Amino acid sequence: MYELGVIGLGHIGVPIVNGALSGKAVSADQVILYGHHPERLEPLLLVGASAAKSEIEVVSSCHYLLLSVKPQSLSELLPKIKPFLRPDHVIISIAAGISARYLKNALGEDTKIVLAMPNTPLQLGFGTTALSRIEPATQDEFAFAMRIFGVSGTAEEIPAELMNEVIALNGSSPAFFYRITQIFADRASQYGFDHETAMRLICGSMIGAAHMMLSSGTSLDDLIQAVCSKGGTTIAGLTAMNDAHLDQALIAGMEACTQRAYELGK
Ligand SMILES: NC(=O)C1=CN([C@@H]2O[C@H](COP(=O)(O)OP(=O)(O)OC[C@H]3O[C@@H](n4cnc5c(N)ncnc54)[C@H](O)[C@@H]3O)[C@@H](O)[C@H]2O)C=CC1
Ligand SMILES: O=C(O)[C@@H]1CCC=N1
Repeated sequence: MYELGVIGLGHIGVPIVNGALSGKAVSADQVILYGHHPERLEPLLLVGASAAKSEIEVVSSCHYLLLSVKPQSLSELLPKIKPFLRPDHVIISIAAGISARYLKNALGEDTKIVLAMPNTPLQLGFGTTALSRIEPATQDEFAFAMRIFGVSGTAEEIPAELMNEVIALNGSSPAFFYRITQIFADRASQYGFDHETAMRLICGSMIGAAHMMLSSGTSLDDLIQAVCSKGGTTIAGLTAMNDAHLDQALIAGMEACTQRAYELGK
């Protein structure tokens, strides 16, 4: 019996397993994998994980089952695995929009579930994952799931009712931040900066600002004020951004992200 089984090894599945192995949340000989692209499994097999020949083989031989397929693939996958589930299985689902209710309707009322929303920076050890324990999964089982993600960054427990809303905060937000950076970097190259220099300056400022927000003990308002010299450049920039409805653009993005999660879960 393997401790962790994984079905679906794509953009996020592979880094989750990589991180869990290098962070020693689970040992490679305790991991069994099934994906549609065998070449993606190769590096994981080289360090000692096992490959299954089918979804059923994974389910039949693991305790924790990480489902990292697209939400749209679950309607086909869940009925396939249901007959092979045991009462001790713990399903860890990272599918955006897929609620515990959806999973219990498909797999049975007593299914132990952990919902998780990770993000891709976990591939560099800087992930942030939001998790929620669903009864009857136990605290120990939840702690195992927290470790799987937590060794690749940080892991936060959140209420299950906020799993869709959290996607805009951590799951999708790396792409939002990449897009904002892209806008800054494109303008910087028009000013004449080479791309690498601009990226170091912009990203370094983002990292610094993030540290200030998390660790300085200063409120967001006060941090903003400390940068805004009276009559200076920052207030001119912020005023123009506000006049261009920055808040509306970002809130519309968050709302559309959340709305899509609810649609995926129908
Ligand atoms: N990409 C991201 O940043 C994040 C993704 N997620 C969630 O993670 C899940 C996976 O997303 P991605 O990795 O981006 O998608 P992806 O499309 O890169 O990977 C999914 C993989 O699952 C495979 N697959 C589908 N059905 C399968 C089956 N029956 N057996 C074995 N393999 C199967 C596909 O061939 C594909 O390789 C989604 O549910 C998504 O909502 C959550 C947080 C962040
Ligand atoms: O775009 C998506 O649907 C997934 C969920 C969060 C990040 N990627």
